[in-house]
Amino acid sequence: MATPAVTSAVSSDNLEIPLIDFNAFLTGDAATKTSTAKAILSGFQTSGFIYLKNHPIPPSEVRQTFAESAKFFQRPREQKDAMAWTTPEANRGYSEPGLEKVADYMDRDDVAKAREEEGADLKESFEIGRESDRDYANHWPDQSDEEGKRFKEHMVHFFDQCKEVHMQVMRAIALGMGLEEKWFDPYTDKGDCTLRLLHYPEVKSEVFKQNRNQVRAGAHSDYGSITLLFQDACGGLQVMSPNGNFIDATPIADTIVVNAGDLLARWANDTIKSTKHRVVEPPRPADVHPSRYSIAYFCNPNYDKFIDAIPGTYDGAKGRKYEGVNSFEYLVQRLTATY
Ligand SMILES: O=C(O)CCC(=O)C(=O)O
Ligand SMILES: [Fe+2]
Repeated sequence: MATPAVTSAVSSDNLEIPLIDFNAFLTGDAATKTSTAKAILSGFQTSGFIYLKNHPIPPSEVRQTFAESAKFFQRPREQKDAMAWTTPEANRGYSEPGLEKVADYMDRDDVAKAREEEGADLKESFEIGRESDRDYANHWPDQSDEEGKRFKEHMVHFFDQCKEVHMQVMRAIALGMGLEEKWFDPYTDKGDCTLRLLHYPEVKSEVFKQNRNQVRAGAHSDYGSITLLFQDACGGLQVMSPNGNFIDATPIADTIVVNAGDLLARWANDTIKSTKHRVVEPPRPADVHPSRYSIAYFCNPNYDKFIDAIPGTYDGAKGRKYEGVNSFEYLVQRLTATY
């Protein structure tokens, strides 16, 4: 018998995260395509998270991105500081450990309070935006040396591959909702997204013992439409269950964890969930936990788009829970509260 397109990645405490064979959507016959699309949508409606296997980005590409990322973070601090993150509008560049506090707050005071309780996030990151954006330039390492050139070339290429996956996942959501498959294409074709390389430095297990609330990345939901997350084998990512407990989202090799963000939840009139998640001490006991790397590709609707309830997600004008909002303005407002 053929393996089913949908199995389970996480099933605990009422948190059900499906593991979906994305190839069944991309190349299956009409019936398989539709049933897989429905399973993808259903994952976003119930837990807000899915895992995709057999996705179109080759494992070797993902490995190379991790390798380039590790080399990048090994650069001396002054080189990284020369590429520093500047403004929420640009949202590009290097953030030193402790700078950003991802949290589910709209308000700066609340972010500051979380920073005191959970400790600063134990991570550094590097953000890359659409390279062809005429308003904002990416911050690249020195392009006169080979290593800097290779890094840029690879990241621009990887960005494009993620952009394709974004378009395809949104097509699955459209089909699952009973819309025309390409309904979201005019919202995804620009690729106004952010590729974020993340490094959680080696950390003593003591640190987590001294402060029971210490985390590697604080609880938050993502801001945009969907996030493609590539994680290494360390573990530590947790997703909030419907009962309000954090459950391990254990790494599965060669999969992408995809979660819905706040703007998609709003767009879908809350028929889709943007679920809180965080990164904590890895589950495997150790005196010193090694560095953890992850790669997040934050997908957004094209920045110039007006985001108003998706047809079919509400009954008449009364059922509409939110005002329409411009994609860029919404995202900048959320980023402004975090940094
Ligand atoms: O590093 C991870 O696994 C998660 C990162 C994350 O949730 C984020 O950057 O929004
Ligand atoms: Fe996140």
